[in-house]
This record gives sequence, structure tokens and C-alpha cells, in this order.
Amino acid sequence: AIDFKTTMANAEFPSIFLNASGVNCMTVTEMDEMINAACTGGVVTKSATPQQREGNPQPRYYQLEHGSINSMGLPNEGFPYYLDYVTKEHAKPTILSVAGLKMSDNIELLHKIQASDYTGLTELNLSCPNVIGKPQVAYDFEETDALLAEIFSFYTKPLGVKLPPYFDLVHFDQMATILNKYPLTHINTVNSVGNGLWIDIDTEKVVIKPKQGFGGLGGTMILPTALANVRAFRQRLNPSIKIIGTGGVTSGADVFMHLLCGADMVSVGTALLHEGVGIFQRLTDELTTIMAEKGYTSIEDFRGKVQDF
Ligand SMILES: O=C1NC(=O)NC(C(=O)O)N1
Repeated sequence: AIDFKTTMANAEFPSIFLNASGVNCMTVTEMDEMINAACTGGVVTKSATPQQREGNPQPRYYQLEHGSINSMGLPNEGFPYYLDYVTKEHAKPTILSVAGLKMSDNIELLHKIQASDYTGLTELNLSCPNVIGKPQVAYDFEETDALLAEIFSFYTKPLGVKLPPYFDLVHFDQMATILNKYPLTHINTVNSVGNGLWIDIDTEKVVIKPKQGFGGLGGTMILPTALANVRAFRQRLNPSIKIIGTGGVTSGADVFMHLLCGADMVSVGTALLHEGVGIFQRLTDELTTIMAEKGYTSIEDFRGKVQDF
């Protein structure tokens, strides 16, 4: 069997696979299920906001033929619930995802984690596209830079950021220049492709209620965008900043492509919601088959080695 173990900061993940924050991670039951499932590296919590949130009105999720559209609106049990969970002992590492609704929230949440007994990884979600009236922070380069500067003036525990997709090479340059200034453990890229729209032609209505049907896109249809973002940041970031590749993974071949682009770990959202935690054994088996066919005995044989034409 191939060794899929991965280390990020002070955490040793027994597998490269994680859930995308938001999927299979809202409650203790779901998070335990992720940790206890075969071939998972651990669990990423739902992004925690300072207080519990109901989220946006339903329907707020819809499965499309080639992916998904969602405008959940950060429903979650509240920061204390998730801090309590990750501070407990678990068989595999946890990543605590947090999402402030304004800059002072983010600072406050990280002060609380810094002061807590939690020593594991934290991921600052800078990219939720679905909080009504709120922008995706990571599309504001100045705000992101200022926020990270403030955070790293006091935060000394392992910290990564969840990024939205970018679509312009100059934006990759600008964002990487900012991120390289800070001792981040990782980036997680991509969050959903923000503010897509889908219509049911029978009813001539949009398919989700919030924001007149505008929602974040996930699944197969965003795989090319996800691969581009993983590769672009791998090419630009300090090697010390690891990459969790997220977006569009439904098969071992998709995982293989994320790894060729340089991902250190791979997380699954839409397909996990659709298939359940059994997907991780399937992805492991499919990736193992591909590697065997190519004579690879370790991910290091091909990680980041996508070739130009
Ligand atoms: O960061 C997020 N990305 C999404 O696609 N949806 C959720 C949400 O709406 O809660 N948050």
C-alpha cells in the first residue's frame, strides 16, 4: 500500500484527504464520522462565526448535473462549539475553520484561539461569498494584508487561509506577494466560485432562495479553476506554505491532477455531500491504481511536476 501520510505544521495527517469546510462537519456527529471514516486525514470544521447562526433562508443548496450551487450563509453552531471539539483529543488532526463577519470578528476569534488550549491548525476563511451584504475579504488585497499583519502581530499557532478562486494572473502575483510576507502553514484553495446562477426552465425560477438565486459553485464544473489556482499559488508561494487543493474532485484522476499541480492535501465538498464518507476509500483506491499504472511508489514522485506543453 502507498503511504499517503502528510505533515502540515505540527500535525501528522494519516491521509491526504479532508472534507471541504462546510460539508460533513457541522456537528460533533458529522465531525466524528469524518475522523472515523477510512482513508481520511482528519476533519476541517464548518467555518465558525462568533455566535451560532441559522444561515440563509432555504432552499439554499441545489445539486446540478455537473456540480452544485449554494448560498448557505455560514450556518454554524458558533465558535465555542467548534473550539470545544477541536480542543478535545481525536484519533486524527483537526483544522478549525473560522469566519468573522467583519475584520474585528476575525481578530477577536484568533485572540481567543491564541489564548486557548488548542494547539492544532486553524484556517481563516476569507472567501465566503454568501453572507448577504458582505464581500469576500480575499478579493480586497489591502484588507487582507492589513488583517494578516494584525493577526501575526500576536498569533503564534499554526494558521492557514481559505481563498476564493482568482481569475487573473496579476491577481495571483499580488495575492502571493502578500501571503509570502506571513508565516502561514498553508492555504486552502479554492472556495466555491462565487455568485453563479442556475434556473429551472419549467418554473422559470432560480433554484435557491437567497440573493435572488446567486450562489457559490462547486463540483466538477469548477475543477479547471481549482487546478489553475493550486498551480498558480504553488509556483508563487514560499515552499514553507503548504497547499490544500479543493474544488471539483470526484475521482482519483481529479486528485492526481490536484497533486500534479502541487497540492499537499486534497479536500472534497460537493462529491462528499453526494456520496458520503465512503468516497475517501474510493478516491484512495483510484489514485493507487493510477500510480501503480505509472510506476509511482510515492506522491513525491509526481507532486507539483505537471509539465508545460
Ligand atoms: O465559505 C463558504 N463557501 C461556500 O460556498 N458556502 C459557505 C456558506 O455559505 O456558509 N461558506
